[in-house]
Amino acid sequence: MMTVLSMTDVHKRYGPTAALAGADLAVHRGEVVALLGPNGAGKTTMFELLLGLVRPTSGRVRVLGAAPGTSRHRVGAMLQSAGLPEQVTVAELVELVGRSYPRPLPTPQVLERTALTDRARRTVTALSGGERQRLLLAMALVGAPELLLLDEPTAAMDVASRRAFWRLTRASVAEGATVLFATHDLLEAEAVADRVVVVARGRVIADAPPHELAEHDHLEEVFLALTEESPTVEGAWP
Ligand SMILES: Nc1ncnc2c1ncn2[C@@H]1O[C@H](COP(=O)(O)OP(=O)(O)OP(=O)(O)O)[C@@H](O)[C@H]1O
Repeated sequence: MMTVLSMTDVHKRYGPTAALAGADLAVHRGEVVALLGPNGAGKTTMFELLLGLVRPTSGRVRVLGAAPGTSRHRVGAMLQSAGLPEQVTVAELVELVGRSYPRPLPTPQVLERTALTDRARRTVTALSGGERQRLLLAMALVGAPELLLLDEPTAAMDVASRRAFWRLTRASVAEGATVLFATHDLLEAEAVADRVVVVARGRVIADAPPHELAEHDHLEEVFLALTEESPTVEGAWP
């Protein structure tokens, strides 16, 4: 089993705030892993560390066998904070991002896959929230990456777009990609993830296939019980 990314006892402090406080995580090739956790749990910080945008205060982070940020052409990402140039068209932007990868997919193919073909000549300002998310996905996919890091990728999407999104992401997985994504939607995590990782207070407090986590209860009950201010649940899961 090839480890695509790993975090070992990772701490990240911002002054008095511990965004991560001893996070451990390993994701293997071909897995689709959901990161769940309450607001402020540390999920976005994990993505920023994995992309090499911030450095850990302590601990070890590896991505595709190297330090984060060094294999950028093999990683595709969707970040919540992603700013987009407003006066550029959808097609231009996807083309531009593709050029920074060694073997990009043809832009028309990516637009087709993300249902953006008829929006190709629109500028970013003229897109709806869901279309903007699809554009971010197109930008994440155009480089045919081995690893997709997706921070709340379906947040602004309607039901049909969500389904299309996951069909597409699954197709990338079938071609060998690995996916780590954050979501607040427990049903989504249950439906699409091979493994659910629950983060709270900067640590991973549960890590199991969704059916194991929710064996006896509804996943929402398990999630609330785990993420409550109780340290005793630690170690309760493999
Ligand atoms: N640049 C920063 N400066 C100071 N504090 C930060 C910074 N980035 C994150 N934090 C803090 O670190 C903690 C973890 O934040 P993070 O954004 O990783 O959480 P999250 O799990 O992604 O939350 P959400 O579900 O709300 O997106 C929070 O308390 C946050 O306020």
